[in-house]
Amino acid sequence: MNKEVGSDEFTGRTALVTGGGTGIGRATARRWAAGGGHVTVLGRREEPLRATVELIEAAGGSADAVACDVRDPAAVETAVDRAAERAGRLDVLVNNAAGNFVAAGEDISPGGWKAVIDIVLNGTFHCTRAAARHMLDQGSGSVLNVIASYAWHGHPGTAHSAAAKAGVLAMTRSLAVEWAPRGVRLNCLAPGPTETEGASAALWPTEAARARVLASVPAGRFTTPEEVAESAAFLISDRAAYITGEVLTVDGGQWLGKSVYTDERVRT
Ligand SMILES: CCCCCCC/C=C/C(=O)SCCNC(=O)CCNC(=O)[C@H](O)C(C)(C)COP(=O)(O)OP(=O)(O)OC[C@H]1O[C@@H](n2cnc3c(N)ncnc32)[C@H](O)[C@@H]1OP(=O)(O)O
Ligand SMILES: NC(=O)C1=CN([C@@H]2O[C@H](COP(=O)(O)OP(=O)(O)OC[C@H]3O[C@@H](n4cnc5c(N)ncnc54)[C@H](OP(=O)(O)O)[C@@H]3O)[C@@H](O)[C@H]2O)C=CC1
Repeated sequence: MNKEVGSDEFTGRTALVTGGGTGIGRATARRWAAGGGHVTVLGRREEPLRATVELIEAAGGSADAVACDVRDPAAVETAVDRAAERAGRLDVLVNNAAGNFVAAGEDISPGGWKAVIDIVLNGTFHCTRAAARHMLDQGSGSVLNVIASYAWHGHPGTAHSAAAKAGVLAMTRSLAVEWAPRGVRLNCLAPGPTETEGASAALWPTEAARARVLASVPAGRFTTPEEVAESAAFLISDRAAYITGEVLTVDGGQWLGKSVYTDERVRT
């Protein structure tokens, strides 16, 4: 077992990570498994899911995979029930699956709008509803929804994704209050620009685009899936037991914006 980041804090517990075959989802699944927990990774393509499972097992962890499209509520219910039944319980759900592309508002087709809203907002609801039925029965559970800061400040070029993430944030806060008396917490994590294949292809496909994104981050660097996963691990752990309905932003100060002044002591 890889003990360098792990402890045994997730031993005996089970998590489901959507979009667990790539990027932030894969790193979060690996972090959970390094803490001793069992993880099921879910996504549409079997090959990347299998690769995540192999990485976890090679490090001595425990994982399995289920192929499923989060837009299909019946398939989601079957997949979530399978994950819960295999482990006898479901402690954590990480809603990380997403779809995105850059387009001017007037160029987003109805089908493009629907695809992103269906994956991000409706898919998150389907997974949350299916998982919560197990968690509410158990009287405990933690749901982490991966959003983006444009859920509250908006973002030209990704109106569909911003609208969907805003919906996820409102849903998180609503259900956090509804389910707090029954032991189920829900929080959001808002990463900043993170080097993943999916985001690079969808959002900064050229060197020039990448440089513009980088220039918007006061910390002066992209983050990594592993760094984001460390914050995810905190929010889903018992160390965050009194935190619900919150958003943790992990973006190197990006959404706060950069200084407009030229004095070198305050210039960013
Ligand atoms: C700049 C700094 C910002 C930092 C914050 C960033 C915050 C968020 C980041 C992310 O979310 S990164 C995650 C990125 N990962 C992915 O997007 C991976 C998964 N992506 C997909 O599955 C696809 O891209 C998808 C389009 C979202 C969905 O795939 P699906 O197979 O269901 O769709 P299609 O059948 O291919 O198309 C449906 C619909 O969408 C239209 N469309 C697809 N791509 C584009 C595009 N590039 N531009 C315009 N329109 C597009 C497509 O034409 C279809 O519409 P209709 O033709 O049917 O109307
Ligand atoms: N990278 C970044 O800069 C940022 C990312 N985020 C958020 O972080 C999360 C992870 O992003 P990132 O790792 O970069 O992106 P990836 O593209 O690597 O991950 C997206 C994952 O979602 C899965 N997925 C997409 N559509 C579906 C679907 N319909 N059903 C099931 N699974 C699906 C994909 O697998 P498959 O295609 O096999 O289904 C893939 O594993 C997302 O929620 C994203 O919005 C937020 C801010 C910044």
